[in-house]
Amino acid sequence: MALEDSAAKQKYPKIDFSGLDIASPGKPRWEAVREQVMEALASCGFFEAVFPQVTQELRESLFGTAMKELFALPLDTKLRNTSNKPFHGYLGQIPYLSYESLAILDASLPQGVDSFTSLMWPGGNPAFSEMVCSFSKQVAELDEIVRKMILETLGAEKYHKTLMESHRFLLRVSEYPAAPPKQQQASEERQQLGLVPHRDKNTLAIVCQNQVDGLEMETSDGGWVVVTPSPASFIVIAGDAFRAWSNGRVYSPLHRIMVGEEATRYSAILFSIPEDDMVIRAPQELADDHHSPGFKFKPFDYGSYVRFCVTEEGMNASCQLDAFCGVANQQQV
Ligand SMILES: O=C(O)CCC(=O)C(=O)O
Ligand SMILES: [Fe+2]
Repeated sequence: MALEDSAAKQKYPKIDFSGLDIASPGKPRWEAVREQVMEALASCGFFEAVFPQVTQELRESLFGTAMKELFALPLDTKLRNTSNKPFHGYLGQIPYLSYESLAILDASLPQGVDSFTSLMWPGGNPAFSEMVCSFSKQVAELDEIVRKMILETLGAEKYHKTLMESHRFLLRVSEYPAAPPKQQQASEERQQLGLVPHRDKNTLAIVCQNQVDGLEMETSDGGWVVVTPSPASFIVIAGDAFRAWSNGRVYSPLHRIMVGEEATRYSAILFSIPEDDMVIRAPQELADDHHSPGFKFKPFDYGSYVRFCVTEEGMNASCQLDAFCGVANQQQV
């Protein structure tokens, strides 16, 4: 099959979700896909999801019109996208990064998108709001399918609804301008860093791009693999909150963005983010019988973890989650 052939060449899992929705549990295909999802998130923490349920038309209007219009706004306007929480507002103007990004909280709810839109366009921009909201809602369905599949596999599906209720969706839209041409250099040197290597702190991230590659994932031997999603695909990445909640059954991979000199890259990433006061604690069902005390991480509230990540100690940690709450670590939380 074509999907399997290209997956073999890609060196990372590619999973076909076509035709599946959140009402599909129990169908034979749901179970087959669920097995692949668990295997992918356990082994490398990410996979390519073929999800044509989000139409090509919607993707084209997002990347072809809306994002260009948004990033063309004056810097002063974009800087209105602020928040008292880390990673919830404008990011950019960092000298060594070819990167600018805006955050839309509650992007799958009309009032969430509207409050962002009215900051950017005080006169209103209903076309932008409708498009972003409908895109986020459709991608949120993939997020829910993946989370439900993982919980089912872990025998922890009774927590699914409560977990969904204690998360919010944030859509981060990012522009990575093409690197200035440097013809004399080898191709790797013609790339510029778009985003430094990091692990996502939240539960899941679902990345959609404008067919300009640049997302790279760390491989088991410490190298990088460039992900090259098809036009109907998304990249699903697990974050630290999911790693901790699943008692390490799900892995949260290191990734970065490299920018080439051919074209500007745009991405839209839907993050599922625990509420700040949510206590991330793996359920008893996931205790590890073979090792005492059975849990790899001490329980913590999500907001404290994110605040730790932006301290000097957090920024210097090779693995922030282990440093903050790994049971082998003596730090008090
Ligand atoms: O732009 C992307 O493709 C992903 C960026 C990313 O990793 C992030 O914003 O956390
Ligand atoms: Fe990320």
